[in-house]
Amino acid sequence: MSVDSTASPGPTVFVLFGATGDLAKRLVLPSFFRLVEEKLLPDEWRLIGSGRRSKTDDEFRDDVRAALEQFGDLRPADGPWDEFSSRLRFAGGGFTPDDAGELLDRIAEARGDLGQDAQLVHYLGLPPQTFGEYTRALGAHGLAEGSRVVYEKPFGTSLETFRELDEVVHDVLEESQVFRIDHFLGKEATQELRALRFANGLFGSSWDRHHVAAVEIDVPETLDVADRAEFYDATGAVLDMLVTHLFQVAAEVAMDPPATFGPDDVAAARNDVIRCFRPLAREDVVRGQFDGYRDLDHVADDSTTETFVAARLWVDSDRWRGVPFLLRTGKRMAESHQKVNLVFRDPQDGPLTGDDLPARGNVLCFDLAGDGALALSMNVKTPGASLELGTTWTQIPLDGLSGGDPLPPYVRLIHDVLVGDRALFTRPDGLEDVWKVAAEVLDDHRQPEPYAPGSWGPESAVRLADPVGWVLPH
Ligand SMILES: NC(=O)C1=CN([C@@H]2O[C@H](COP(=O)(O)OP(=O)(O)OC[C@H]3O[C@@H](n4cnc5c(N)ncnc54)[C@H](OP(=O)(O)O)[C@@H]3O)[C@@H](O)[C@H]2O)C=CC1
Ligand SMILES: O=C1O[C@H](COP(=O)(O)O)[C@@H](O)[C@H](O)[C@H]1O
Repeated sequence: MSVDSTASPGPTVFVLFGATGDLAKRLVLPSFFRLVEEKLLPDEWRLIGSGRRSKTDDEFRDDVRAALEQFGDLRPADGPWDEFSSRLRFAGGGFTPDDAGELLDRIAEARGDLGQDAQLVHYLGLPPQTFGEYTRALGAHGLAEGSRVVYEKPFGTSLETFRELDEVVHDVLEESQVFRIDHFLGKEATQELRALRFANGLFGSSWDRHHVAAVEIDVPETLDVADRAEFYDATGAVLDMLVTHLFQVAAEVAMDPPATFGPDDVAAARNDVIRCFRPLAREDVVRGQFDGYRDLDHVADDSTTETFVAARLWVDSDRWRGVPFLLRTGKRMAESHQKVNLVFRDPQDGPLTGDDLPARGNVLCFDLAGDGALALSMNVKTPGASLELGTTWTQIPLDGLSGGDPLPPYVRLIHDVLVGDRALFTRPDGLEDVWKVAAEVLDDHRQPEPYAPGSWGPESAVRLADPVGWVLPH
């Protein structure tokens, strides 16, 4: 099915479950403000924040304003704050299958204002363990029919809980109503990856094990978890980042060419290659925990939650057999970046091989952070009389391209939900395989290896990348 993503959506009531949470403040609410600024919301809309405690609409507006001040690229004073805030409502009292709290009344009011046929969009910005219960509640209170429902990640926390959740979701909703978000798929540079590969013979013809020595997906963060320690301690880096964002990006890199760029073909290509991911063995994974993590409030003194993970993933497809996909992420690390590196093999014959060449000298890098960027490193002759080789990088910022002003991923994806475009959302068949690949690691509750805050993680994670090694910051 193709969707016109420039079409203007009709009147919409957007219910944000978890509206008091970290995700809402950091990403969802600022994205709504940007959508208003970009004139990408329907003419008529309401956003109803939902939470377990009571709050007046004005208190909610104050909280939203504070969140935009703290996290938004666009400050309330510099944007359409009055128009935006007049559309905000709050429904307290929680939402369970037995008790809808204030939500039904608030939706009825909004429909009274916008029309009874206003589109309902529910956004579950909640801890993943609660998705099943909130889905049942949507069904029990008659809020599922005709609606669209956005699920944050992770969709499930193991193969078993994924299957249970999938069953509940499909009891209550048609698959076409479901939008499982993974915002790394919505990043501009993730989409640029496809364009660069399929629109340029130079790269498309080199996208395989004959030309690539390793693929690295490297997302270290300096960020702490102190302000969301309760959520984080129940989640950990494997669920929070590895089996979600990093696996989906790995699938984008590793997929065989889809028949078309239509949503079904791209999703099928991603799912086909995830089926080729070899289940991660313990020796291919390093779990780490930064020193001091267990001293945080809301973290158990004997917590075995990992704040760092590095994995060597093998993709057993004809295209990638034998090429390590090195995935790494963690909190309180030496620096923050979000890079996908294709490290090209050294020339196999000719006058310059192996020891003559700088290590990791020929790399194609997609920088997924911010507006996104591409970079390419090459071995070149350094100026002078003798043939000395050095490595040089060239950078192409994506916001510098003609017409460039990339939408941040949450802005882009929320707009896709409003217009019904599911191309950049995950599907259950691919996720079933993700949980199978991760099963052994998810079952590993041994004490993670310690690492110093501000470092690159445990030493054994550096060795995991041998012999290619991690591409260094450039
Ligand atoms: N934070 C981030 O940067 C990102 C988060 N995500 C995903 O977004 C989702 C929400 O994450 P985040 O906002 O960080 O989490 P929070 O811990 O901040 O929780 C969000 C909100 O959920 C509400 N809630 C409702 N029911 C429960 C319950 N039974 N137990 C605990 N809280 C409940 C709480 O609101 P109240 O008390 O008002 O009911 C809480 O404020 C997760 O699935 C996460 O993976 C994805 C990308 C980035
Ligand atoms: O989903 C998540 O992503 C963020 C990092 O993504 P960003 O693109 O918004 O920087 C990560 O910090 C968080 O722990 C995780 O839940």
